[in-house]
Amino acid sequence: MPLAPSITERLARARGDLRMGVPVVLCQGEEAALAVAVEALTEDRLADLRCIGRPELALTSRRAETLKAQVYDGDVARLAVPDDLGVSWLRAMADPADDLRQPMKGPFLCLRDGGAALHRAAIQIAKSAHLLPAALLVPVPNGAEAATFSNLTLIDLREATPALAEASAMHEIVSARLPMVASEVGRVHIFRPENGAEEHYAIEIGQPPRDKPVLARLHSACFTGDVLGSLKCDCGPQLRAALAQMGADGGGILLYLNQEGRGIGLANKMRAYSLQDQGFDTVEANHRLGFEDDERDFRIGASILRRLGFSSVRLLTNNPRKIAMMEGQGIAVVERVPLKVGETPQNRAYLATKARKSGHLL
Ligand SMILES: Nc1nc2c(ncn2[C@@H]2O[C@H](COP(=O)(O)OP(=O)(O)OP(=O)(O)O)[C@@H](O)[C@H]2O)c(=O)[nH]1
Ligand SMILES: [Zn+2]
Repeated sequence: MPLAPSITERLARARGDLRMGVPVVLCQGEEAALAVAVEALTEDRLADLRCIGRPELALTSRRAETLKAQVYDGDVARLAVPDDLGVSWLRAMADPADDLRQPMKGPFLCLRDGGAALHRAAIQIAKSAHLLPAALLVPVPNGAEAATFSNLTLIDLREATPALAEASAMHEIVSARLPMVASEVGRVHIFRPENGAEEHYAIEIGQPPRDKPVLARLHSACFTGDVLGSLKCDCGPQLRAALAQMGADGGGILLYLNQEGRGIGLANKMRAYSLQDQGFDTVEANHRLGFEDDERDFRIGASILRRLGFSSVRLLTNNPRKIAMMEGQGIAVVERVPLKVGETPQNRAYLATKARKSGHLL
């Protein structure tokens, strides 16, 4: 059909739909279901969905672990939704904010018949839309989806699964000169991924030659640390120290990757901060929300470096995973340059947790 959107375009649309509380249609072979993000669900929409079929709640196994719900599908749990419970119950299942005050009491009816592919895909799209990783699915009769729900975004997993797994191509949109405190010779490059997700920035300090290892930093966005001067993390001081070191060295490249909150988005990071105020550490907070400790896709940084013509780096980091990921993506890390700045009484425990649980080098 002319002008028919591609699977990548439909996935971008699906992310917007889920954020707006609009259901999307997921299908694979014989199975089809309407899926909606729990976070954006309204009572009216839930009532409409109940007229179509019996809703099932999809959660990650991380969230299920906190709720003590049985998981039969590896990384995904499927739960029946009792007829007499509505949006507030679903929200409380998805969002751990009140877990301590009002523990969610089972036993839950955890589903084991049928497959979990549609549930897994719904969670994956919700995560990429930076929503809580929880979705409500209503199975619909096989074949009904195309005709009956033609006004909704249709995602066929045969196409979507590879599209979701592959790294999106990056295009440089524009670059412009920017004199900075760190170096008067500076340039900002804006990269836009083909999949409609966030743009990322590369900040070139000086004019580093492409045929030698470049002093490089992969910095993940931290609104609270970079902009507000949060004392809970070391991101702001690390950002400024990396730029200063590149200025002093006569050149470097800093990637400012919009992977806020280690890839979960700012709203979810603030949810994690609330949990940290309840006594959970940075890793436990992510898990209680249903996320892994680190949801970043480090292929993005490697792809931008390649686009800029760099293949070998002296990497400013304390995170061994970043080194492994760069090497795995064909960027040679000839040296790790430690970046130890900005320890405060408020972030000491956070840094210790990263060292103990996430393997960061002290
Ligand atoms: N989810 C979550 N994200 C956090 C928390 N504190 C900081 N962040 C995010 O963590 C990311 C910081 O990552 P980086 O500065 O790349 O740090 P790193 O992976 O520890 O590696 P290096 O700094 O290179 O050693 C930013 O996206 C922050 O927003 C937290 O408690 N929870
Ligand atoms: Zn930070």
